[in-house]
Amino acid sequence: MRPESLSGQYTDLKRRYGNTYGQSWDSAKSIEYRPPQLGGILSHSLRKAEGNSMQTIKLTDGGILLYKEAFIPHDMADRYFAELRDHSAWEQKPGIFGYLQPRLIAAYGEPGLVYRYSGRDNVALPWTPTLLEIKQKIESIEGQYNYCLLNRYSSGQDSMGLHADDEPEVGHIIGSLSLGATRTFRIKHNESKETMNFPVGHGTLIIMAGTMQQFWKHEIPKTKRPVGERINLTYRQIIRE
Ligand SMILES: O=C(O)CCC(=O)C(=O)O
Ligand SMILES: [Fe+2]
Repeated sequence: MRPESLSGQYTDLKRRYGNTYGQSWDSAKSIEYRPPQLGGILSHSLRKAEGNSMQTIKLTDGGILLYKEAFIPHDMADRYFAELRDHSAWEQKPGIFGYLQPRLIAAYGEPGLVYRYSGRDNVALPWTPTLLEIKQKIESIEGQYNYCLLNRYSSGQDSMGLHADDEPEVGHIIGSLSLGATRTFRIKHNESKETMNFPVGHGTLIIMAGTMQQFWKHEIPKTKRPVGERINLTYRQIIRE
């Protein structure tokens, strides 16, 4: 539920930008909306996403965020969650300053693909049938992917710090599916610090597109709420060197 204090602002946003904003998110600051420079690919994405009843959030400076709270039906999400939890090659890896990352990861994709982030190489293991099935479902909405990074957050103390997936070898469309406990996906504009929170629950799909990685960062903050385990899959297109 949106906090009451935001409802005036929300009404104002709706009046200004119409119904592209759903009620599943809230905005901590007012939004300075400037029309993005929509190229062919983007306007195509938006039409396709709207046809699939994804919420389309047009962000400042040309970022696009597509959102659907229950993209994967509950029973299917249960199956995916159990399968990925029990059969993925989970590892805890060091981050930039040598500390272990506060979550587990696994990486799958086309043979030989390597995605380097935070100074570490993440070599893809071969696709599994489940990961390919999910990939197809996301590609039917938007994007083409050859790599999937899985993150597993075992409690509210596991998290992912504010970052952008802006490495030169990664495509600008990233499909992100959440399974398990509901957490907050928070985005923040690099300059204005404008912030939005999206609840990401069992079966929620977010697609980040447009210039989002250039002008915005995102994070999964820690929470003191007692939350269960969550698995997130980010599908990406890695350009081979
Ligand atoms: O867990 C999430 O929803 C975010 C994952 C993420 O941002 C990433 O893997 O780059
Ligand atoms: Fe990310």
